Order: sequence, then C-alpha cells, then structure tokens
Amino acid sequence: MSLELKAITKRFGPSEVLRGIDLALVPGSVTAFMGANGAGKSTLVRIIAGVHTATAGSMRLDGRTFAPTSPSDALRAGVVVVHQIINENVVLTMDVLENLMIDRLCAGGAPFFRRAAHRDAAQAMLDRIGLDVSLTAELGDLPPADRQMVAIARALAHDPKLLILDEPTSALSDTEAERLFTVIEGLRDQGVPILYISHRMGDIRRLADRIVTLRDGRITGDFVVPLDYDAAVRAMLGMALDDAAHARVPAGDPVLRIEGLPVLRGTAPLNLTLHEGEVTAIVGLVGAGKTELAETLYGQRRATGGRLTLDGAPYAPVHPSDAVGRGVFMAAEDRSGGSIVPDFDLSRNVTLPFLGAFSGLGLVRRGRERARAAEAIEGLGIVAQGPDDPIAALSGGNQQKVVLARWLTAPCRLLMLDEPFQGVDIAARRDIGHALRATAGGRATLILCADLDEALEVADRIIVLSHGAVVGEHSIGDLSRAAIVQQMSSAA
Ligand SMILES: Nc1ncnc2c1ncn2[C@@H]1O[C@H](COP(=O)(O)OP(=O)(O)OP(=O)(O)O)[C@@H](O)[C@H]1O
Repeated sequence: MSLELKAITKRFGPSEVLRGIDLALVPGSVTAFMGANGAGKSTLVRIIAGVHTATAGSMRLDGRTFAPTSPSDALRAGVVVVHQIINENVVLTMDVLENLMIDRLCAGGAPFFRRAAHRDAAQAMLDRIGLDVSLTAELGDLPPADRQMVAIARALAHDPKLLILDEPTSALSDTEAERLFTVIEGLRDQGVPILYISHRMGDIRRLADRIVTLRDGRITGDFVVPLDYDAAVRAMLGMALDDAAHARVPAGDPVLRIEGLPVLRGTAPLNLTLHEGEVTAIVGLVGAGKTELAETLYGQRRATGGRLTLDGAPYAPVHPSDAVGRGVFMAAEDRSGGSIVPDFDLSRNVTLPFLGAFSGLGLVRRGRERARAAEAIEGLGIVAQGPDDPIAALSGGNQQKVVLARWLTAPCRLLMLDEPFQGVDIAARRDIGHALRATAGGRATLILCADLDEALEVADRIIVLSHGAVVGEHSIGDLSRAAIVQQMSSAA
C-alpha cells in the first residue's frame, strides 16, 4: 500500500499548525518522522487516522482518494495507528483481555461476555510481541510499559496495511523496544509502509530507512540511506544542537542516606547516598526496581527493612503527605494517568500542588498563577499561545514540560522525577537539563530513566540498578556506556 499527502494544511482557530504538507509513504520502508515538540507531527497523524479533518489538501491511498471521517473509517482502509497518549489506545478500567478484544466488540462479533472464545486470540496477540501479562489484569494496575505493549499488540492485530507509531517506545525499556522493532521489521519486509515518530535517536538509528523532518508545520528535510543524522537534527531544529558540555556542580552535603533497604522481595539490600546539588540518575530495565525504590522514598510503599535518614534525622514516610512534609517531592511517570489535569488550563497545571501558596483574592491569585506559568513557558520553551491555553491543546512533549515546570521551581530537599523525558524532543531535553541543573542547588535530585541516553544527558552520576540492587555506579566524567549497558542487563 502507498499513501500520498498533497498540500495538507490544518488550522486550530487562528493558529496554522500544518502548512502544506506533501509526503509519500511507499511500501517496505520505515520513515522516521522527526520534529520538535509542537511541530505538528501528531496533528498530521490524527488527520491520516481520521481523528481530525484537514483544513485543506488531499490524501490518496493506493492512488484512490482517502478522506477518513472517523478512526474506524481509516482502520477499515488498513491504516493502523498507535497514538502517543496511551489512553487514546486503551481503556484503563478494563482488563487486558477486554482491551485486546474491544474492537471485536465494537464490530459486533461474538458476544463480549464469551471471554473464553477470545482468550486464545488474545494470548496470540500478546505472544506476537512477547508480552507476559495476565489476561485478567486490569490495565490501570499495570506499569506504563505493559500498557503500551498491550496498545501495540491490539494495533498489530488489525493486520495493518499502513502502520503509524507515535512515540511507541517512550515508556519501554530497551528489551521491550527491541521486541517491537523486530515486529516492525517483519511488517516492513512484508511491504507495509511504516511512519515512525520518535524523539529517541537510538530508535531512529536502529530502524529508519528514511528520515523526514517537520518544523513549524512544514517539511524541512527528506533523507534516505546513507542517513545523515546530524543533518536531520539540524533540519528539524533549524539549527545545530548545542553540544556544550554541562557544567557539573560539585556534590554538597548528604541529603538522604539509604542503608540496607530491601527494594524488591528477596534481593540484596540497597545502600545509596544522595547529595545536595547533585543530579543522580538511576537506570535499569523494567523490573529492576526503580519505581519501587522511588515509591518507598515517597511513602507510597512501606520499607520492609533498612534505614533512611533525611537531613540527619530518621525518615520513615508511610504516606506521600509525610514525604511532602519533609520536602521530598515526586513527579510521577505517567502524564496521562494523573499528573496532568485535563480540565485545568496551562497555568493551573503548573501551580497545581501549590494552590495554597497562591492565596489571595481570586484576581490576585490568578495573576500570580499566570505569572508563574509565563515564566515556565519562557524558561522551558513551552510552545503555547499563553498561560490560559487549555492543557489539552498542547502537544504531548509540551504537556510533559508543564509537569516538569511545576516541580523544578518548587523548593524542596529531594526531587524525584520518574521518566521525566517521555515525549520530550532532543533540544527540549537539553533545555530541561539546563533548567534542572540551574535549580539543583539546595536539593538532591533523583531521576529514574529507562533510556540511558536520557540519563547521560542530565545526570552527574549514574547508578545502575538490577533486580533491586546497585550493580554499577559511574560519575559522568568517567564512564563507559558499554559497561553500563552490560550492567543493566547483567542479571536480567
Ligand atoms: N485540539 C487542538 N486545539 C488547538 N491547538 C492544538 C490542538 N491540537 C494541537 N494543537 C497545537 O498544534 C501544535 C502541534 O501539536 P502536535 O501535537 O501536532 O505536535 P507534535 O509535533 O506532535 O509535538 P510532540 O512532539 O510534543 O508530540 C501545537 O502547538 C499544539 O498546541
């Protein structure tokens, strides 16, 4: 199958998001679609998927006019899309089986309650991508990586004639991503055109036969093998990426001491000290215990042994409010799962946990909120019309920057960021890295990352976790990437 787009434009009110897109996707090739946050990538995908209608322009599928008016229209034509926001693909309050079979329900197939009849088909979908989860687990209880894999399994079951993946690996570890890549390559070899959106250069190097770049709603580059990645990044950003080495702040006094903490059941206890001014990244595959460690430090999970000391005093939080009371903050991993409040505008999403601090009469409070949001827009380069924008109108990466802005400006003793770079473009990652370090004095910062490149981008120190234990510690000036990768998978 082939897809041809001609002069596609899209306006949302006064803003022109796509400005005349011409693009052809041909069989048997993986096209990486690169663009900074807010460039218009997801908007184009939504037009192809029948979610939005183009303001002008036309599409042809295998030479025939293609103008889907709904996602099911597009799906019937064989256009399968895995959207960036997981909740657009799956239902968190349903179990895995129901999520995998939901399309058959909608198509009016066998009665939905005849679960047994669907079990084999659903299991085959999971096996195809090597996902080992229970069919009866409620999706909302699974970690984001598993949710994402379920969404992908469901999409692939549609037998795509054209496959579009929007940031499919942002929640995945290297191992899961590799499984996905193998499936994608299989489809490519069967002649399926694939459009692959990612901010991860590692994915693009691994998969792409072609790179198309988008900037401010216009195509600015089209590269084929041998791919010039640096030129693609320049075309995407309109400038070279700033490669200046980070100024590292020397670590100050200890803030948190972790002694003999069992992170996972039956694993060796963990010892680690986090210092003021230092940005420590914990890397590890899914299941290494990163989230469990963070949840224990944040009072969401009881420590079953060991000792925590915060600023020289015992620290044993049993609830996040204990943690916050002692100045320990955490920005959780899943933006669509609660860290963004869709009904609030941009400014209120920035100031959300601190509403009490913005007291005063309504107008005064609102003015302070807007001022804080305006600072965030400026400081982190958030692409938005202004502080009053509905948060849902921001692109995915810009929503993530809003979550980060909320925490970076809040004074605290320990700031934990779980997967802070999901969906954030490479230039923005640098901006966030600068903002993180610029604000790092006076607190310890702990980042949990599945992607090593992201960790290397911002951290002063890398801790490698495997099966709940520290298996490697590297200072940024003196590390071997290969050694870290080896340690990450050592006990897997
Ligand atoms: N429903 C909407 N209403 C108004 N503006 C919108 C809407 N959807 C998207 N936009 C705007 O369109 C622009 C492009 O957004 P889009 O989500 O396509 O970007 P993107 O390239 O996918 O970014 P990211 O990498 O962050 O996902 C953004 O400035 C966004 O604010």
